[in-house]
Amino acid sequence: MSLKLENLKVNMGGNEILHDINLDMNSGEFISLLGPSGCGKSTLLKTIAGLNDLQEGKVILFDKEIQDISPEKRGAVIVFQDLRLFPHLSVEKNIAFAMNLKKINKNEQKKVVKKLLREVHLEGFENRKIKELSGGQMQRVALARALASNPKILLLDEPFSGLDEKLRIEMGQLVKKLQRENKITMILVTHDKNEALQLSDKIALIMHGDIIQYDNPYKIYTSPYSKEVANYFGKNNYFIGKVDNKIFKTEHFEIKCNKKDGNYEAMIRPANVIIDNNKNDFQIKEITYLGDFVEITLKKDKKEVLAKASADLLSKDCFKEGNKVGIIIKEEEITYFEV
Ligand SMILES: Nc1ncnc2c1ncn2[C@@H]1O[C@H](COP(=O)(O)OP(=O)(O)OP(=O)(O)O)[C@@H](O)[C@H]1O
Repeated sequence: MSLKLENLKVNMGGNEILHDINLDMNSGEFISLLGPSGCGKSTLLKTIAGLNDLQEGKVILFDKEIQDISPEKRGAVIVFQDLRLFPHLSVEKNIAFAMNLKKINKNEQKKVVKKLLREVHLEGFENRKIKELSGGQMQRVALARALASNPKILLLDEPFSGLDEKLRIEMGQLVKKLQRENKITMILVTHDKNEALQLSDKIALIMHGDIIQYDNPYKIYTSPYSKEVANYFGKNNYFIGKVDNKIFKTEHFEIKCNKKDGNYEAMIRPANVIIDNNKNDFQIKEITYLGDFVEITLKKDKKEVLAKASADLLSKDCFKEGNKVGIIIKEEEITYFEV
């Protein structure tokens, strides 16, 4: 275990911001703290780094309790959104800053800077001033500087959020590559669900100061514990109904199901609603073009169902607003919540 958080409670400005946080992380894992604005992601990251006081609980890093240790002695390095580089210093001096403080010999420093610049694809940038760099290049320098201090855990507080989408994806991939190759234990704060799904070994979804689910990306997406978790990852369809002798019955369909008898709400993601041209019980109310995909709002009586399909469907003549189609839902694609 590399990081263990036990019953963390954190107050800020007189309010309890984190309520009872527990989290276990293995060495070399990449975890994302995901959640809406204000849920407490940055507060949790800063608490791990020692930049916030905690009211209760323990922060254990590689079997050592660190909650009472000063930030610079914890072995945790944090990269903030605003990067906090030294603008008047060269790239080399920025990256070597921590090594300089530790009085590491200059030749060794140069070697490490060169290696890190190669890793972040900024070879030859040693003598550039920070203010002569683009936003993406500054991010790379900030990353190299953080890695230069050889942290036990690297904490990233939305460092890519100021970048355009293409650069953001590139930076995410670079970080993931460095993390894997060097087996760095890393926590990323993000409110971008796609970034979290693509990069993480595990995602801790935080809402209102609690971790409401902690799982690998596939599990958190396909087996959400609650509607709150399911809805965080996108729009969904819900059907209230009853399971009776292994059949789930709603006003709109019946389907085999292995739940015990009782009342449930079935959740079906739009991508799992398949359009069936051989049926005609739903009317196509609206088609929204999204590039590779289309979102289709279907209507039957008062019930609306959202489907997401490949934009290829648009080439079919029958696929027009006002026309009638059916839907196919697969048993294994349904998530049931007890009601
Ligand atoms: N220094 C502070 N004093 C008082 N309240 C604070 C302080 N820092 C943060 N908070 C409050 O704590 C809550 C959580 O803030 P935090 O920055 O951790 O959220 P976040 O999930 O990282 O949000 P965002 O995605 O917008 O950065 C917010 O309600 C915020 O107003």
